[in-house]
Amino acid sequence: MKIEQTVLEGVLILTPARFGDERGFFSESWNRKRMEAAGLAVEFVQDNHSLSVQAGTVRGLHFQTPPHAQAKLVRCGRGCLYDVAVDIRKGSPSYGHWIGVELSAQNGKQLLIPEGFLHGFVTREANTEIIYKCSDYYAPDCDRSVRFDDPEIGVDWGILPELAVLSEKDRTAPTLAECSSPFIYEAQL
Ligand SMILES: Cc1cn([C@H]2C[C@H](O)[C@@H](COP(=O)(O)OP(=O)(O)O[C@H]3O[C@@H](C)C(=O)[C@@H](O)[C@H]3O)O2)c(=O)[nH]c1=O
Repeated sequence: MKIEQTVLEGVLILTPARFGDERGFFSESWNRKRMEAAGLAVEFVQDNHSLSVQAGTVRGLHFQTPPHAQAKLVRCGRGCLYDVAVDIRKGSPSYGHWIGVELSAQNGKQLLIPEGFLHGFVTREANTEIIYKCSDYYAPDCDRSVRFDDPEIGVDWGILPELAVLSEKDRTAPTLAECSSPFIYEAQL
C-alpha cells in the first residue's frame, strides 16, 4: 500500500496494491493489520455506498459533530469523482483550507479523512459509486452540511456551481462561518 501525505496534516492518499491477471485485478481495499502497522489504527464501524446518476452531482460539504464525529476512508467503486476535505479544526494552521483528489474505479486511490474535516465530492462521470468506511454511526442529530460553494473556503469543483446537482439539504446549507465548528486542533507531535 502506497501512502502519500497531503498538504493537510492527517489527510492521506492510500493506494492499495493491485494484483492484475487475465481476469482483471485483485486488491485488499482495507486491511486492519496493515493499517495498524502503518500507524493508521482507525476503528471503523459503518460502511456507506451511494450512487450518483448524473455527472456534476455534488454531495457535501458534510460532517458529524462530537460525540459522533467520523473519520472516513473513501474510495470510488465505479466511475470517477473528485473528493474534497476541508480542515475545520479550530486553531489549526490550515483551518479552512481544502484539498481535492481524483478517486476513480481505475486508479484505486483512497482518501483517509480524520475527524475535524468537512467531506464532499463531485462526480466526474454518470453512474459513479462511492464507498466509504466511517468511524462512528450515522447520528442524524449531529449531521451537518456546509455550503459546497462557501466563498471563504473556495473549493474549485471544476464545474459551474449553478449546474451542480444537489440535495435540498445541501442547496440550503449555511456557510462555515454560520456553522460553528466544535473541533479543536490538537497538534500531532
Ligand atoms: C449519511 C447517512 C444517511 N442516511 C439516510 C438519511 C437520508 O434519508 C438518506 C440520504 O442522506 P444524505 O442526503 O445525507 O446523503 P449524502 O448526501 O450522500 O450524505 C453523505 O455525504 C458524504 C459527502 C459524506 O461524507 C457522508 O458522511 C454523508 O454525509 O440516507 C442513513 O440512513 N445513514 C447514513 O449514514
